Amino acid sequence: MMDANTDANTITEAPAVPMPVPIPDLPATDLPATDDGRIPVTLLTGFLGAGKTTLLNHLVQQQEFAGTAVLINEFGAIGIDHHLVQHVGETLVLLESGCICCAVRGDLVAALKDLHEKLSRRQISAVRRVVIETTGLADPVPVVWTLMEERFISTRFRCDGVVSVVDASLGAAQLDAHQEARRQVALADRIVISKPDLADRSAREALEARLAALNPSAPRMTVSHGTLAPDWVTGAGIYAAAERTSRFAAWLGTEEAPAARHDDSLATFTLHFDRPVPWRGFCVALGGLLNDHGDHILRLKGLTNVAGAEGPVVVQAVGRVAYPVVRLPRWPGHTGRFDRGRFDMRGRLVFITQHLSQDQEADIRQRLAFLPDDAAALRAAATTPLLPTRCWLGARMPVVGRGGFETDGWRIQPLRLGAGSAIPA
Ligand SMILES: Nc1nc2c(ncn2[C@@H]2O[C@H](COP(=O)(O)OP(=O)(O)OP(=O)(O)O)[C@@H](O)[C@H]2O)c(=O)[nH]1
Repeated sequence: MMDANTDANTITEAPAVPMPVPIPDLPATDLPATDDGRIPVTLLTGFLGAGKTTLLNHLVQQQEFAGTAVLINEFGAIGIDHHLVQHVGETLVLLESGCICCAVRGDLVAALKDLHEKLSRRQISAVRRVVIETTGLADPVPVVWTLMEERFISTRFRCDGVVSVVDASLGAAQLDAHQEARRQVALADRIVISKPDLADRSAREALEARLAALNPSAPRMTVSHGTLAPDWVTGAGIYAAAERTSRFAAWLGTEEAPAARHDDSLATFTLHFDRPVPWRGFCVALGGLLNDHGDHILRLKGLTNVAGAEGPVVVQAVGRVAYPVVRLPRWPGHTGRFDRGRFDMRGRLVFITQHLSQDQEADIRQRLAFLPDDAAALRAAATTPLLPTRCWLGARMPVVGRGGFETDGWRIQPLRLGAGSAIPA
């Protein structure tokens, strides 16, 4: 049985100070980023789970994105996405705990000022571009407004465009249900349609029509697993200085910086697991939860400490859809054999929910606090054919046996053959 220490968090909580990730000691240079000297900023937006981090991960590994500073904002209490970005240019700042369009907007300004200061002092090498990945619930309007209207920022950075990622299979329903999703599309300069493999042709065509109606001027590109040509997202540049305010004032219907408001029904909470979990029990419990409460779970993501595994296992789900797990070679902060224990190896699961009742949340906490062992989980899985996490069960993962020993993928159990012998349960 496992204990899940819980730590509730809602969107009304005060934002945390941004956590700068250590910046490598690289030589400073004087290369100008753009013609007018201002550094272009790409705003990467899109609804929860649309595929923003996947796209970012691909882009920052391209030569064209060398010298890119990445700012990631997450809505849950614990940032996960920044652990998934394999190779960022030189600087990565996590704007944690809150949504960039409301609570964290001041932190965004502070982070960009900090970046500029480090550049001026030549503490970091030239930054040619900034990419801001917003939370899936962010309204991009106030963020773009901040980039364009905050005096210090707008004289040093320029908004190079809003790229909005839309999920080919879930996008239409998200556009129907969430104002934020519609605003992300409506404001986009480029629309990336992700996960074409998960939608059939008619669904893709219906989504295209919907996107065209919401934003007829933005070019659209369908992309598998984020493999987009970098030049397609750069230089969207519709926000030329001359037209910026009038364009926005018209769109917003006001000259004032807009206050972003989320639906009160949205909430987030995080569960911590103090001890490693039995993988199969964890899969079956989470699959059951997605089955029962998936309508209210907008997004689920986490790092899991699996019994017997060296590094963490990344789990993700959007609604009832569980995505294939990813095994990371080591825990964030773990740099070598000898620092074991000096970094946080607790499992953490972040839920972003809508209209989830207190009883339902309590049910989630309860079921994750008491996980079945591997053997019991496999028996349960056999009687639940539509388990959303079934694909997780196929992942090569250590098996924790009773009286046997652990191995990757196989359970080796000592068997005594002969009269009276029994196969252990
Ligand atoms: N099948 C399929 N899965 C994809 C594709 N692109 C991304 N995914 C998966 O979709 C899941 C969510 O992708 P992310 O990149 O984390 O989405 P996100 O928009 O950054 O998510 P949030 O930060 O939570 O809003 C991950 O498991 C990806 O591997 C694709 O083209 N096809």
